[in-house]
Amino acid sequence: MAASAEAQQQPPVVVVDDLHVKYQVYASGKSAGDAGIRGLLKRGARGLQEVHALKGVSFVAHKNESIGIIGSNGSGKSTLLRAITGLTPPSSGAVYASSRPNLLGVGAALINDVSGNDNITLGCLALGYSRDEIEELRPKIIEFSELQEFIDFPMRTYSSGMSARLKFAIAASKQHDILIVDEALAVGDAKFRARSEARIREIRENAGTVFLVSHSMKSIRDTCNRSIWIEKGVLRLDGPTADVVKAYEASRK
Ligand SMILES: Nc1ncnc2c1ncn2[C@@H]1O[C@H](COP(=O)(O)OP(=O)(O)OP(=O)(O)O)[C@@H](O)[C@H]1O
Repeated sequence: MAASAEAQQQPPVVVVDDLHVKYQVYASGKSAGDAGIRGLLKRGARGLQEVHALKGVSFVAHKNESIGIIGSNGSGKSTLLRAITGLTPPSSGAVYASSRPNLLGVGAALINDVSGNDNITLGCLALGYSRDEIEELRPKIIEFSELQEFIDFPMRTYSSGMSARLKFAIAASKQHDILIVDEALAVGDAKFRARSEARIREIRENAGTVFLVSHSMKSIRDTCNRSIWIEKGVLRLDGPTADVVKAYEASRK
């Protein structure tokens, strides 16, 4: 099923063309990246096995679309997102993007032992803001995170929901052309979730394209106008969210 005619009039921003991703895994279950495992097993490793995580996925994403990626555990959703951002190389096929897709998250740049406020500086520097831009954005980020009373405390004193809110507030301060969100909305309380969904809609309205992986069909329905259902590495259905979610839910009964 094709995406809506209205969306197709917009220019394409991401083209996924017959994408295959294969992982090499040891038969023992360890990833091939675990060097030395062979030496630890006296009778020797039982050789490499291949996990064919994506099997020829193709679609075109247009400007202004917000695309939900759904499917059961291990179906290949995160692999697809990582391939779009360039973190995971295709074993064949290709991903073309009109600008660099950003994975929502500044987690790697943040430090637990410094305050929320100093982490705003670190996260914003990682996103490429100048010092002046950071000072202009700081009050908005603090307000969005709702951490006013805690902003001078070290981040290690935050609950996981609080640090997730700070990370989301920093990352969402930027207008991304292509924004990729992996389950980010599953964190935080209902009120914060509603506000982060609203911010994603805003990013989309300002000409961004959003990909959202989530197991929450409510988040997908509230945020995405189009959805792609992946099952066992194969694209099962692509179309308006209402239709795709309905078919996915029916298959799980
Ligand atoms: N780094 C890796 N090394 C080996 N196999 C991997 C790796 N990452 C994912 N896989 C395998 O690829 C397949 C797809 O995994 P992926 O994480 O993309 O699924 P998912 O749909 O995001 O799952 P979930 O909903 O559980 O998060 C699974 O069989 C998984 O075991």
